[in-house]
Amino acid sequence: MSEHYGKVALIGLGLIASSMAWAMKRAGMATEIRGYARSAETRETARRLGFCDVICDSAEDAVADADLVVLATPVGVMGRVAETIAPHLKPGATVTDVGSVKRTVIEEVSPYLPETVHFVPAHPMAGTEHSGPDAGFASLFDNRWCLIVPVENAPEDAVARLERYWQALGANTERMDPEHHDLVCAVVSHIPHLIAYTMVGVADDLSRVSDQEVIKFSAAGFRDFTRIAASDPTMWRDVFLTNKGATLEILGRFTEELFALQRAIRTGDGEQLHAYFTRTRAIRRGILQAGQDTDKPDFGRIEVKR
Ligand SMILES: NC(=O)c1ccc[n+]([C@@H]2O[C@H](COP(=O)([O-])OP(=O)(O)OC[C@H]3O[C@@H](n4cnc5c(N)ncnc54)[C@H](O)[C@@H]3O)[C@@H](O)[C@H]2O)c1
Ligand SMILES: O=C(O)C(=O)C[C@]1(C(=O)O)C=C[C@@H](O)C=C1
Repeated sequence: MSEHYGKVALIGLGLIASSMAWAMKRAGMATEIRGYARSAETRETARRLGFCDVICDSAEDAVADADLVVLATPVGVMGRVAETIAPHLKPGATVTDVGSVKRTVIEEVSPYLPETVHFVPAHPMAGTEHSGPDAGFASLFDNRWCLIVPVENAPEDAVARLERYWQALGANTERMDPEHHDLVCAVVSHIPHLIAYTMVGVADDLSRVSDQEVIKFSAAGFRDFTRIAASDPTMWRDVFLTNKGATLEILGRFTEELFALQRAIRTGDGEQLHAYFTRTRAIRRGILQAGQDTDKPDFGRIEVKR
């Protein structure tokens, strides 16, 4: 049916897994999609929605005979899931994950996997603030990046096959090493989420003394900026606990910049504020080209760019 994988097992049936299943169905890619989630309610919803051919009541049943096994749970439980499924994996199968953090997932999953399977971690840079099996849709990955993070000594054909698989789901792929992945994601995804969550907390705190005015009058800026603060708390708790090093590093840089701006406001340094906003607006608009600018953005200086 396809050059990709015959039988695919999805472990965890939320936004990402259900979107993968819908995208596979759209592309006619798998002979059979089997799914498992920990909660009976999620499994029931998935059965009703019909994005899997079979919903199993155990992870072991889901992975038996699968050519591709996708770990699509919160990152904090992926090691335990790997331990559970390991004895039931088909020799020659590829195991992948979609976790937002890579170094810790590799460290926690790899030790359990038998040498007869290939582990090829991946991370689609696509999502929404919604979660659960009914949040998925087939076009989620269209024209978005999927980062492929091969472990040491991963066979080239297994890695290339997973790349072709993600491309068939609609994504563009790029390979990255785990440390660089975790630093890039801390900058472009993890810390922005932390700041959005914090801003909502601050607004809520203020609203108690101003009769809900902050919420009531929040216009597009607040709404756009804090959309991602509606994201799943379990997922984001696990991201920060498993990407401690990179998120603390970027948070440190962020607070330094914030303190500099705070000082500029306090001292009335309009020139500094204007210069800062001019520079960052230019970056945001993509005017500064990598390699051509002499005044690189701060994340250039901390070597997020190779
Ligand atoms: N949401 C995003 O924007 C996004 C984007 C890219 C990658 N990711 C990553 O993808 C993964 C899944 O995220 P999501 O948004 O689909 O989450 P989700 O909350 O929508 O779904 C998670 C699923 O995992 C299941 N689950 C939890 N613990 C389990 C266990 N022990 N065994 C089996 N199933 C279990 C839940 O029942 C649920 O079905 C996470 O690792 C996340 O970091 C998320
Ligand atoms: O668009 C959103 O709602 C997302 O939060 C998606 C987003 C991101 O930060 O870009 C969130 C986490 C992922 O690991 C990848 C993508």
